[in-house]
Amino acid sequence: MELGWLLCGTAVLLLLHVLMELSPAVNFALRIGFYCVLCLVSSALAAAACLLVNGGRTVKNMRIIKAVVKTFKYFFGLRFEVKGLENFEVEGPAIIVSNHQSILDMMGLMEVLPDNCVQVGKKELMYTGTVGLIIYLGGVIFINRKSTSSAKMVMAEVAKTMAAENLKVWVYPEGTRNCTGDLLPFKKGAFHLAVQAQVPVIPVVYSSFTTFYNPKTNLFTSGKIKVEILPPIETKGLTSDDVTDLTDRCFHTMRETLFRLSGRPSEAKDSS
Ligand SMILES: CCCCCCCCCCCCCCCCC(=O)SCCNC(=O)CCNC(=O)[C@H](O)C(C)(C)COP(=O)(O)OP(=O)(O)OC[C@H]1O[C@@H](n2cnc3c(N)ncnc32)[C@H](O)[C@@H]1OP(=O)(O)O
Ligand SMILES: CCCCCCCC/C=C\CCCCCCCC(=O)OC[C@@H](O)COP(=O)(O)O
Repeated sequence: MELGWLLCGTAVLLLLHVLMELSPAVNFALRIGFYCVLCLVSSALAAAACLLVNGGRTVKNMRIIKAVVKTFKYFFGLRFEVKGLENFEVEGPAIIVSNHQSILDMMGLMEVLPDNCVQVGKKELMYTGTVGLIIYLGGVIFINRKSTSSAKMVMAEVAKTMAAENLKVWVYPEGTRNCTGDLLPFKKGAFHLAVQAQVPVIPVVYSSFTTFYNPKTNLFTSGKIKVEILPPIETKGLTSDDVTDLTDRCFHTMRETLFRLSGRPSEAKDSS
């Protein structure tokens, strides 16, 4: 009986292996499927640990989530080369902005996440089962992207509590995933938040995933991701009138860095 199960299991694994070798679509679906299952299962286990250790929703849970997610890269043959971690060592709160390419970004996020840092996420993430639960427990700030006024209200509230709770807030200013090797125009919420709270903006740039990950061509192999944490941009004394300039400055700095890290010739001056 046990031998039967063993043979059956081996046959299924062999079949999957052959299918993955033959078809990029099967390879992609299985690897992404495995990533989702890994996230769902790890989230359930991590949620139990968070509740036992910290009792509920708190940024302290991010330490547990980070420890778990940092192991994921080994399953997918991903390597991170990180530079500039010292730039996170600012006194007090800050806004961290980074490029957002894929659901795989959570691995890169957790690779460098500083203490006391929460992310801004779309409210739909709350409804992703155990992943939603762990994101809630980690203290993620949920916004409704379909309602600018309610998103602005949430951001204004965050600006007030950041100093009191010594929080860093991680925002993806593109507002959505974009895996083209370039940046989408930045939304201004993160920069309004930085100016309202008078805290620095720290840009973080991840090199393009396009050499090892492309959902359009079903590409998902192992690969190296370069991460650079850039020097903080000060906002002391800036007012809401300066937000557009601040957004543009940050966008151009990050775009040039993205191209440099991805080995792509800089076009930042020609098209914006
Ligand atoms: C253990 C295992 C675990 C496994 C799982 C791992 C889990 C790990 C946990 C980590 C979770 C991470 C979660 C990541 C989530 C990622 C996302 O969800 S990304 C998508 C959501 N995020 C964002 O959208 C953020 C970026 N967007 C913005 O900042 C936007 O500006 C906005 C606040 C959402 C508003 O957007 P929109 O309505 O499109 O408006 P804009 O074009 O930006 O602005 C319109 C107008 O309003 C002005 N304005 C904007 N914000 C403000 C403000 N705060 N105060 C005042 N005015 C504001 C802006 O200037 C524009 O006016 P203008 O005249 O054109 O200038
Ligand atoms: C009972 C419900 C079950 C639902 C099952 C859902 C399965 C989801 C499982 C695993 C997914 C792991 C995701 C990790 C967190 C990813 C956060 C993220 O990257 O969100 C995307 C968001 O930034 C931008 O969204 P869009 O590009 O605008 O779209």
